[in-house]
Amino acid sequence: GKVIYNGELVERENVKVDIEDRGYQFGDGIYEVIRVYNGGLFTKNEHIQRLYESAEKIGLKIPFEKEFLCKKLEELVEENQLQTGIIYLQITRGVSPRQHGFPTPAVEPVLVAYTKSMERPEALMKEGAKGLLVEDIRWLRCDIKSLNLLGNIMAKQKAAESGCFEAIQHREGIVTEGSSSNVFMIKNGILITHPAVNLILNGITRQVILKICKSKQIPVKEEAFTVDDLVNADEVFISSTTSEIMPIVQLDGNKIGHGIPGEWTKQLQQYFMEEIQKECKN
Ligand SMILES: Cc1ncc(COP(=O)(O)O)c(CN[C@@H]2CONC2=O)c1O
Repeated sequence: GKVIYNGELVERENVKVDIEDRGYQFGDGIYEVIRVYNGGLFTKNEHIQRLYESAEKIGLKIPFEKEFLCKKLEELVEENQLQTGIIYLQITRGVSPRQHGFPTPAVEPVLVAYTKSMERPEALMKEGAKGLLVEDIRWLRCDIKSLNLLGNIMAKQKAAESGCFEAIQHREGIVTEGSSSNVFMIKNGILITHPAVNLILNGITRQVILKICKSKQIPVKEEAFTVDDLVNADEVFISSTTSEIMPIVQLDGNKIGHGIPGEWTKQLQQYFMEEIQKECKN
């Protein structure tokens, strides 16, 4: 299949990353994962907007207009005939002799994007997944979707080693987010999730869920909550581009609620599906 390399569609085997690419040496770059349903890019504008915000936050100037990038991503999906899956997209600060400080003058950022088939996690969304509580050891700019994912992958690895789907991270007793997802709990009919500040990534799926709650008049509180609140919640779920709305029915081996996906979670999954169908028609 084709990939986007610096704005052009090229054969995957013709793309090579330089050994002094700053993304490779420092994780000096940003990324996005965009879902494709029925060949359509779901919430593409929101993802592209966040990409430019991440770039701005690290002082990286993306050498493409948003519209150009959007067109190229649609071309890539078309060319690879992707129906259901994801686009992985990253931009690094570019290639330059290794030094911590940014190259002066600036070098050309390196853009790579490629598609990958990925079915929806329907069975697991129906059954519910397991979570493991893991201390959040990451830095304090988790709002930037950067390639600096060591803290995230170590948390995910801990969860995997305990047979769990996601690591639910917490910082001084406060639940922040998953290793690659946002965390929601429901208690007495109110949906609660961590406010979009520097300690979490403001997930696009999270934003779609909050928009759905607003339109369906589901009470929401964007408030920090504790690990204790979480283990005593009626329902818990995580959200991300790849996991959609994924119920968490067990935490550290203990049931959440009745140990099965809750009614509110199932209702939100239904509404989310309607959003997908609205935006990505067959
Ligand atoms: C740390 C973190 N928090 C929250 C999210 C959820 O954000 P979205 O709703 O915008 O996806 C992600 C998604 N990470 C991407 C999505 O799937 N795989 C990833 O690495 C993430 O990496």
